Amino acid sequence: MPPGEIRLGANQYGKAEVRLVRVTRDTAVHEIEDLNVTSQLRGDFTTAYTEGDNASVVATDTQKNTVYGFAKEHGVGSPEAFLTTLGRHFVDEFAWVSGGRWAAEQYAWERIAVDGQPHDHAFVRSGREVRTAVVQIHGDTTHVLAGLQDCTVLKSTGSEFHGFPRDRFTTLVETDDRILATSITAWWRYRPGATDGGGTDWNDLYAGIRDTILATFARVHSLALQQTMFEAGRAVLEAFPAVAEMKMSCPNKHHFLVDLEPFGLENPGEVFYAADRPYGLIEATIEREGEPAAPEAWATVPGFC
Ligand SMILES: O=c1[nH]c(=O)c2[nH]c(=O)[nH]c2[nH]1
Repeated sequence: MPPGEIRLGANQYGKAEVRLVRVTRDTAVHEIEDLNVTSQLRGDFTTAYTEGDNASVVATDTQKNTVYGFAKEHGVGSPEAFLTTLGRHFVDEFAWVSGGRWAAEQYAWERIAVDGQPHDHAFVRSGREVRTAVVQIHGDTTHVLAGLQDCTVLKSTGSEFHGFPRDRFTTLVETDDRILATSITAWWRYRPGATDGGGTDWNDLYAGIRDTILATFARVHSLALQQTMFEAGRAVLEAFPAVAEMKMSCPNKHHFLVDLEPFGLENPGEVFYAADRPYGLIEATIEREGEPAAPEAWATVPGFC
């Protein structure tokens, strides 16, 4: 191709945000799984862009229907397993599909308690926290990323911040007792191969990793949000050998002590103003020495360093 000629670069396409609610009703005690699924294919689709030739374009409508068909035939089970089955289907069925990206958010529902008993088929959405997963297939390699977002946590003490450099623009007062609050977005990458074989209990892994992150937030006496985040990542990597690395993005949701002196009142850490912006934004990758990096696994997870 002569220099300067216009050509097609990287591309992917599919159906975004397929809202899927799967009810399992084998018994009177129903189960629900509530997901938002995105399917995107990569491969040899050049002529669709350059010539309008759709001979190889697996319609985005077909991709959406496959999500619903597979939910009926295979169930969901876990977002990681469902996305892997979906992705492998497209790669195995269509010779020109070499890979793609399959992503899901999962929303949690709890049973409503009636007279102290969990109801069989009535549910209440639990919290704003969202479970996330991305499966990326590149030929023979399958990368599984999992995570959570909008997981808002707060500790009312056990957090300090001091020892930072001061210049003429520094007004922040050092503190040995403050509120630490954040909304955790975390992604972790499972080691390729560590979770193969179909026997992986993705739901157990997710629950264990989530618990570890939250317990670390609670347990660690924080000297900075940075330190708390690193300790959460360290705890996950130490407890879960299947995890290759973890990325976190955490806004520091500042809570400022209100000055009550004009009203003749003391305020020993009791009344705060919860500011919504600006906020500190701390992002980090916590990784294992010697673990091969996988930049292609992260290529379509935006907003992380
Ligand atoms: O935990 C914190 N990390 C910072 O980097 C920072 N900067 C700041 O003003 N407050 C805080 N708190």
